[in-house]
Amino acid sequence: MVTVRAPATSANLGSGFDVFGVALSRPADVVRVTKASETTIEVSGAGSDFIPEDPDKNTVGAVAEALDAPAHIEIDKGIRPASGLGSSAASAAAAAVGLNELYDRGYSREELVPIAAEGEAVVSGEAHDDNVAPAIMGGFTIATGDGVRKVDAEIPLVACLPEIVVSTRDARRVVPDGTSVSNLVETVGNAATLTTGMHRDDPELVGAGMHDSVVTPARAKLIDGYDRVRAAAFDAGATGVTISGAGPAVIAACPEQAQRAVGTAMLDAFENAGTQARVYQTKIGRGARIR
Ligand SMILES: Nc1ncnc2c1ncn2[C@@H]1O[C@H](COP(=O)(O)OP(=O)(O)OP(=O)(O)O)[C@@H](O)[C@H]1O
Ligand SMILES: N[C@@H](CCO)C(=O)O
Repeated sequence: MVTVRAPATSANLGSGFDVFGVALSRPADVVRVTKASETTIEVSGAGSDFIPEDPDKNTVGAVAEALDAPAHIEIDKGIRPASGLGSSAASAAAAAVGLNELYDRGYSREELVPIAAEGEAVVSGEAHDDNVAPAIMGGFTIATGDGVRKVDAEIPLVACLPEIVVSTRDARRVVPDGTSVSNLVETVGNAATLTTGMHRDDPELVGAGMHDSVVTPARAKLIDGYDRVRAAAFDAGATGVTISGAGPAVIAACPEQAQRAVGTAMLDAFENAGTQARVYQTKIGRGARIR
């Protein structure tokens, strides 16, 4: 039996749609895998009533199949599904690391990323790596068709999760088909600024690089109160604010001393918009860990 803790993640970070991701120090899923003749799944914890135990519909089922590693897989959800905090990816990442160990498959962490992404294809229709890469490898990751580059950055973050459900599948439907060259120029500048900020552990640069005029405005319409929450976070000292993954969670970068104020401001702004929410004071953290 192998037990693995895999972290929540925040993908995109505004300017890095389908490419950038960070591991969060909290919350996390815990997954236990035990060898079996066929794969069975048991789910408990946050939002477990909304997560299928059928191996064809759960992200971990696709991972077990890809690794040819049948197992009884127990998932203790610390990350609510359809949150924008990489809930489905955390389970897939934990299963990939756990089954690789259980069956002694010998894959490196980087090689496990596309295997875990098979799980993401089950729920969102496409195998994007931007959540599973940081969930497996930790830190700030740049996932492209060529593989994953990683920076071990130390940036304080605040994630605010409202009690609304936005599925990744629905949020991908509102992504525009194209954009202007001026938006492209802005996006390249912001993505480069953010990456430099990660190398320098600089929340100002990271925050400035989170701005995005292409995907985020289209998705903001799916999150009641988003504009107010964003403005409130900036007023309280955030250096950058955007939608986390496909939403509805909103993620802010800030200096450590502003974290508490930013969290309170985001919570209050969601409440004023009539939506209950919870806040995670977090930071960029480690990838999946075998316990
Ligand atoms: N192990 C799992 N954990 C969580 N959700 C799962 C799992 N397996 C299947 N699902 C399904 O995946 C969907 C949630 O995935 P989705 O990608 O929409 O949310 P998310 O992972 O929180 O968000 P994001 O990828 O934007 O960070 C739900 O329909 C849920 O039932
Ligand atoms: N890059 C993905 C992350 C969510 O799974 C998206 O924004 O659709």
